[in-house]
Amino acid sequence: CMVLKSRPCSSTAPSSLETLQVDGRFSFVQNEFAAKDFGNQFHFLPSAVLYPKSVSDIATTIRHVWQVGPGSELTIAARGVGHSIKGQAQAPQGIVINMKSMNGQGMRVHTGKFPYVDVSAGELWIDILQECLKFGLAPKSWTDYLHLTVGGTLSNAGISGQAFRHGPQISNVDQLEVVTGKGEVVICSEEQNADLFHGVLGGLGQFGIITRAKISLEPAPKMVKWIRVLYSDFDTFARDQELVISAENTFDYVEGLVLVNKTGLIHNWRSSFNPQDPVKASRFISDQRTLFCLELTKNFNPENADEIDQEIETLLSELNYITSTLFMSEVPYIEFLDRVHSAEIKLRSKGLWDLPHPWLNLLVPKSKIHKFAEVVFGNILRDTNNGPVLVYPMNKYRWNNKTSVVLPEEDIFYMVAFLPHAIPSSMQNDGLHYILSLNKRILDFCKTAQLGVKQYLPYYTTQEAWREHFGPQWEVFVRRKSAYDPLAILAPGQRIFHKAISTL
Ligand SMILES: Cc1cc2nc3c(=O)[nH]c(=O)nc-3n(C[C@H](O)[C@H](O)[C@H](O)COP(=O)(O)OP(=O)(O)OC[C@H]3O[C@@H](n4cnc5c(N)ncnc54)[C@H](O)[C@@H]3O)c2cc1C
Ligand SMILES: Cc1ccn(-c2ncnc3[nH]cnc23)c1
Repeated sequence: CMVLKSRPCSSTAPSSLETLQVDGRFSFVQNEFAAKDFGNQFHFLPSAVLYPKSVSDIATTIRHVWQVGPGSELTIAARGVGHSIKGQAQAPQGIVINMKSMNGQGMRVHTGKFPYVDVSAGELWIDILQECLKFGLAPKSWTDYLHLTVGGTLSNAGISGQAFRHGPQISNVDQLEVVTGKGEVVICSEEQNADLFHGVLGGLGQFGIITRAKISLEPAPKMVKWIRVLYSDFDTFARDQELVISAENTFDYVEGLVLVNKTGLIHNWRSSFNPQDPVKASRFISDQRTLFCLELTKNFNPENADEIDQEIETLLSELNYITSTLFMSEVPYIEFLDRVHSAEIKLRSKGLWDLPHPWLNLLVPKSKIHKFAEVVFGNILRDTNNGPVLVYPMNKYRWNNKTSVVLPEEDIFYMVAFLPHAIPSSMQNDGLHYILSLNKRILDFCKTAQLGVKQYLPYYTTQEAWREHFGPQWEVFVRRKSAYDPLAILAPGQRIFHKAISTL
């Protein structure tokens, strides 16, 4: 198959951009925001930022780069809100397209038998939720944090505790409007231009820029029972998680947290969760132990509040958590879904948000999760505590295997998300260098032990490593790149078909 050569990024953008007619505008100065992302580790300045006001602005710009041809080495990156970790939304010396600039062109909620919302790809999921709730509707599948854009999460997958039942966000898309790397505006779906549709979903921005999306909706619950229980034994914890995601009648959200020597955990929880047995809970000693927290929710409406408690009691009776550690609260649906934003506000107030975030997100096959837990939680991470560690299983049959996402080969696989923040100057175990070395130890262990682990929000620096990541899907990925972005103009920050400036 044809493999595109790694395309160096341009050192100078042709000044012709300044004369290019667009409805929006180009900015050639003060574009530092576009060289920053949530990971705070890579800072590649673009030569220009496009603030588009129409799809044709994006098509015109891509066609301009296309016409200038391969000699320009000019690249283009769509940017949602830059919540990537390793520069994936950056375009070194290229053009960054600020997708939020397209917002305000109307979110249209379509009610009826198969409701959906038609949105610009730069919209934030929190804004989509607020609009849909006006109609008593909501998207079915989420991310833990809603201040992310549709285009950004659909270019990855969009995963949270609802994915075991509804699949990731990319399993809940009815239609996309995409501008390809040749400047063609294409409407695609399962029925129309399906190859481009499947390629773009989880396609890491490689095949086209998503400009609009139709997202499937369901009736929105008003309230959520938010439950947390603790385990001291990982195998019991994992068995219960797998029981819950396999049952017909079950919870609506399943996630898990690894709590490594969390001091005062129960005390912290009291501020927002009510222990169902306060006396026993106060006696529970969490310090110096690695505990596993199963986090569940059950949606309900005030009119069926009475039976929901009984239903939850029945479901919980199947589980083997530490009895005294049942904590429950009830909150409005939007408060639960926007929970990480609440954490953001607290972290920002402590100056702990705008820091380097050396995150590592892994998808681990069910048959290997115990070995993984034993070595990673029991050994590699034993003395660290730099941020949340999430663990939860998903059902592969809820994912469409024609999309570009790379998954482990088993029917059930776990999301394991290491979400630390790093103290920039520190050389201790909270410093960036130390945490990156931990991530490398985890990845080296996975490779040596041949666990069949795949990265989510993947980051590799060589095409050989990308080829190994995609495995048998590499051929389709390259075919789609040649078909939809043959000059390899798009999303250079993913470094699949590009080398970033610093490595030239
Ligand atoms: C606090 C926090 C919590 C998170 N929680 C979750 C979670 O629970 N589950 C989960 O799945 N993810 C989670 N993420 C990761 C998130 O999905 C990624 O950061 C993703 O990149 C979305 O961010 P963004 O909208 O800023 O996109 P960006 O980071 O701006 O872009 C991401 C990639 O997609 C490309 N891109 C962006 N917009 C478009 C478009 N319209 N068309 C084509 N390509 C485009 C970019 O070029 C880039 O390569 C979290 C991130 C943060 C910061
Ligand atoms: C930066 C930050 C602070 C808290 N978080 C999170 N907490 C819990 N679940 C999450 N999922 C993604 N980010 C998460 C992320």
